[in-house]
Amino acid sequence: MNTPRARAMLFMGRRSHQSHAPHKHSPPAVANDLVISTVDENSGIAMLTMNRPPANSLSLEMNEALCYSLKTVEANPKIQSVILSSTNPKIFSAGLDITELVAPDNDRLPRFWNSLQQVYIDLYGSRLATVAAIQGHAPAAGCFLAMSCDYRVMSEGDTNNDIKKKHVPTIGLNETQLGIAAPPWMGQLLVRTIGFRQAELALALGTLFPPEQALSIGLVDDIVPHQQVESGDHKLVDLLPSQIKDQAQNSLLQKAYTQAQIYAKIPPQARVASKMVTREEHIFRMIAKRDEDTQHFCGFVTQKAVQKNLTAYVEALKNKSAKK
Ligand SMILES: CCCCCCCCCCCC/C=C/CC(=O)SCCNC(=O)CCNC(=O)[C@H](O)C(C)(C)COP(=O)(O)OP(=O)(O)OC[C@H]1O[C@@H](n2cnc3c(N)ncnc32)[C@H](O)[C@@H]1OP(=O)(O)O
Repeated sequence: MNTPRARAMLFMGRRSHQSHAPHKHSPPAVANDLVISTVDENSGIAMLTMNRPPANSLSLEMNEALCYSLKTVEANPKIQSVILSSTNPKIFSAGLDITELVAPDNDRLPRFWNSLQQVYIDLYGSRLATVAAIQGHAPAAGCFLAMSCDYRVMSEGDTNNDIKKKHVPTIGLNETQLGIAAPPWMGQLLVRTIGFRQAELALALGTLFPPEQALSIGLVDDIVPHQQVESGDHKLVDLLPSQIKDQAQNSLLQKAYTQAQIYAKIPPQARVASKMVTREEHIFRMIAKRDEDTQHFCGFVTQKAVQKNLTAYVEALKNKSAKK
């Protein structure tokens, strides 16, 4: 598997591990709704906007839509950078769709986990420069999505004095707070992003970091104030569908776009080769343990005690939302 050809295929955007491929070349039926794809060949920049209300949680279909949309953009040789964003101004992604885990179907559960593994392989190993524009909360697998990108910009949130309007997003791998552990490849991604000691602390405590703290430990690369700008000063805005055009005129997407431009100007071969230096070993290590990882996940989730906890957790989420 870890041959020069396999490595090249991985980073040239072709799947090198076909047996787990969740989809072939036809689009998942709802891909266009779940992930809105905007492509600007003139600038070489595309945007993938997650659009799965209410929380952009990652279901099997959402994972497949993310992989499909990314692969489609990657196949366009004129595109060098992609921005990953959300239609929800308060939630980047709430992580795994917990309902996938409750009373799961025996056939669907391993496919669901494989689809998440594939998101990691495709996004972390993308030939494109990837910029996460994190406007809202990014807990657990939401943080994982952001960490799989090359660069993370986060909104400071709305620090309005009016408590009702106040919204400060957080990011982190908070799994232990839910009584579970992040899978090793996800935990290792945190180690690689913020360093051993900070990750050891954050993983054990399940810390969710507000923007300034996330910046100070290197979990995000930049933070921007929550504010509208007069108008989008980039062509991508003109191409965006109406439901996300307003969001494109905020300072977060402006910053993400500027960073995407910086990446797009680097000679692609050199940029991709340097990305391989830091990422390929991690990806191949995960692929080698992929089946074991799936078995562990399915075995864990289907335990009676875990099912009981999961059911209670989903109920609590729904009750919280109903009380608003
Ligand atoms: C005790 C749990 C045990 C779990 C065992 C699992 C075993 C697996 C083992 C290995 C797997 C390890 C990997 C895990 C990675 C993960 O990603 S786990 C998922 C963790 N994510 C969360 O727990 C996030 C939960 N959500 C929130 O904290 C909040 O929703 C938010 C901070 C993201 C946003 O808050 P707010 O703006 O106040 O919105 P809400 O009113 O809370 O939610 C709105 C709406 O969205 C639904 N929702 C939220 N999150 C999820 C989700 N992860 N999955 C599915 N649905 C979600 C929520 O129910 C509301 O829906 P309704 O309005 O009721 O329809």
